[in-house]
Amino acid sequence: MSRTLDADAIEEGVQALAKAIRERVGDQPVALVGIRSRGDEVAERVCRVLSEDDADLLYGTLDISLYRDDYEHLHENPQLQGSEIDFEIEGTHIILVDDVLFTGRTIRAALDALCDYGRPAKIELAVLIDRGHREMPIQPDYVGITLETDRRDHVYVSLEGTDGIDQVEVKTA
Ligand SMILES: O=P(O)(O)OC[C@H]1O[C@H](OP(=O)(O)OP(=O)(O)O)[C@H](O)[C@@H]1O
Ligand SMILES: O=c1cc[nH]c(=O)[nH]1
Repeated sequence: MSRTLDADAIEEGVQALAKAIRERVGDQPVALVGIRSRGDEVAERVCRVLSEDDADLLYGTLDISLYRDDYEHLHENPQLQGSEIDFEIEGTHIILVDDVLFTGRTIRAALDALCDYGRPAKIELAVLIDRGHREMPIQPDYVGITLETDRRDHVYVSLEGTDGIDQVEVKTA
């Protein structure tokens, strides 16, 4: 069995993220750092919405492959895309962005990867989808869509720029 969310639901999620960030951050400078893959595309979309208000924004991408705690994943997905952080991390307010938050292990790795660049003033977390079932004490500051799922379900996110289509499929085990 599976259920799907369409492009309109994804767009609503992106708009909800941008609205929540705008409300909390105001006109303070902030850097959105998207986790590859797909977190970068979500961050890009949120940046596009926020830049309509002339927000003081920086954008970067983070490849956390070498910081993961499951090395089998690297064998299955050996392509390293690399990180692109072309601004000073030291003292910067960073919002990490990912497509799905599940166990929290990706974010644990992202925090390690990011802190290798320096000491940010603050790091917050924005996710397009929170599907629950954390295995680490990590919670999002900004959520686009909250999905009730079973621990054994799989949430497949496809995004136009990465996969050619905007769609979320929740496959039950
Ligand atoms: O909270 P977690 O349990 O870490 O799960 C969330 C992560 O899982 C997915 O990435 P995945 O590991 O499938 O790699 P991908 O980015 O290469 O698709 C997704 O993009 C999140 O980054
Ligand atoms: O269901 C899941 C689990 C990990 N990562 C995803 O993107 N979906």
